[in-house]
Amino acid sequence: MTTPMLLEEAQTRLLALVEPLEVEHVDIGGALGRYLAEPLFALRHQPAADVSAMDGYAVSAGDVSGPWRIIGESAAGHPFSGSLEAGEAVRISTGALLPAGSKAVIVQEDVARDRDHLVMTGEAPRPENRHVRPRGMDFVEGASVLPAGTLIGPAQAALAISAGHKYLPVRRRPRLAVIDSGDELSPVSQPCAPHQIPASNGAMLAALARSVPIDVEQNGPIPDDLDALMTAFDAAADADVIVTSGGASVGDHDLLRPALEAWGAKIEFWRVAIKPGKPLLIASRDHGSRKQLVIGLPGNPVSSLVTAYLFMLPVLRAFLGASHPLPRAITTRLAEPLEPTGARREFLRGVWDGEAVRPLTLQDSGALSSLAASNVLIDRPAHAPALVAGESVQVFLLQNGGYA
Ligand SMILES: Nc1nc2c(c(=O)[nH]1)N[C@H]1C(S)=C(S)[C@@H](COP(=O)(O)OP(=O)(O)OC[C@H]3O[C@@H](n4cnc5c(N)ncnc54)[C@H](O)[C@@H]3O)O[C@H]1N2
Ligand code: MOO
Repeated sequence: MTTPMLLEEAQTRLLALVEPLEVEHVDIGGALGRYLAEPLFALRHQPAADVSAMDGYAVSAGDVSGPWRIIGESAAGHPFSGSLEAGEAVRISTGALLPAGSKAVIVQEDVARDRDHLVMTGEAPRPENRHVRPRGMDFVEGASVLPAGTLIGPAQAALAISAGHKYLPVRRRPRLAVIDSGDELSPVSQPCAPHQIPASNGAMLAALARSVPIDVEQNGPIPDDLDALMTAFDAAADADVIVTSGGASVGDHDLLRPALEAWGAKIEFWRVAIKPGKPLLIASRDHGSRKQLVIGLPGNPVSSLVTAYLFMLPVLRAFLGASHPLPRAITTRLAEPLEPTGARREFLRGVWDGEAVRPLTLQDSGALSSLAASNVLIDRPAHAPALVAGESVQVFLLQNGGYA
């Protein structure tokens, strides 16, 4: 039997098998959660002209101490059409165009107005307090505003709209098939006998996958039977990624590997030196001009979730063209001590309160209660010494698919 692979090597080898999916142009709302397939260039200046950053009075360039005569108004969306001479001011609102001849705005708190007469009551504005947003302050036409591979979230969507875009180039949504298998599994809709357990992994994995924009089909539970598994693979033949749960280990009824081989898939690698999650299996199959990937997750529920987090989500992000598909850890400190680790890198369930992380007591890879109570995975290297409270550890945030 081969030695389990290090996590980094397994992730690198898996991601090297991914070819980003075809590019499509979709409206900006439909691009949310996907990644830009090409760099985005501004189609306009922002702001398109000098505008006021405050409510107050626009005054002429060389005359920032007053007094002034108010000759009109520039409101947001309704610019003043004339130009300013020395001694003249225009009432101006935040976001309104600066009139011709003006280079500064006096905030209204610093002046006193009597009909069309205006006098300074505060300090004359220093140059840095002119309260003007110059043309092109945010970006200029033709500038690259977002690089390829950027995740489109609320701010990126707003920037794209501001830059004059209606559609964005993104990769099509990956098609994911989730298959869980095992004779002991009872379907969610049916009563569960004592020799059975409810098939919870399929729903859990589909839910985790939905933190990325994908189309997901769930099939199972499938019995421990070669033909039944191959029929399930056939039903998923058009998926970009097939994720299975269970049957990945060494037991007599662990049929994933033979079923994949019989189906014509190539086993890329098997077993990774992580706890939980050791029996992870990766396979590929040529499907037309594309490579279809199979990620065989271990059946233990926590092992399934941890390996889906470390392998399935990065693969989905890579299919979508993410520049950084792997999850990123943050550093925090321990609220309680930790035991030394063994030969496998460990991912412990913990609760992080923003200041410190508390490892949960029950760390069995079948324990959904502590998985559901956790919000982070504490990353412990292999052969690491015991740690005392207060020492630094790396944690991966679990909510919303984590931070990638
Ligand atoms: N002799 C050895 N035995 C085991 C090894 C090993 O190296 N040598 N590895 C262990 C490790 S580590 C894991 S993890 C498990 C994973 O094995 P499988 O992927 O073959 O998973 P199953 O045996 O099918 O199931 C394990 C466990 O999880 C429950 N399960 C499975 N599917 C679901 C589901 N859809 N929903 C909820 N729960 C599920 C299943 O009932 C079992 O209790 O192997 C160890 N054994
Ligand atoms: O390493 Mo297995 O994945 O115990 O749970």
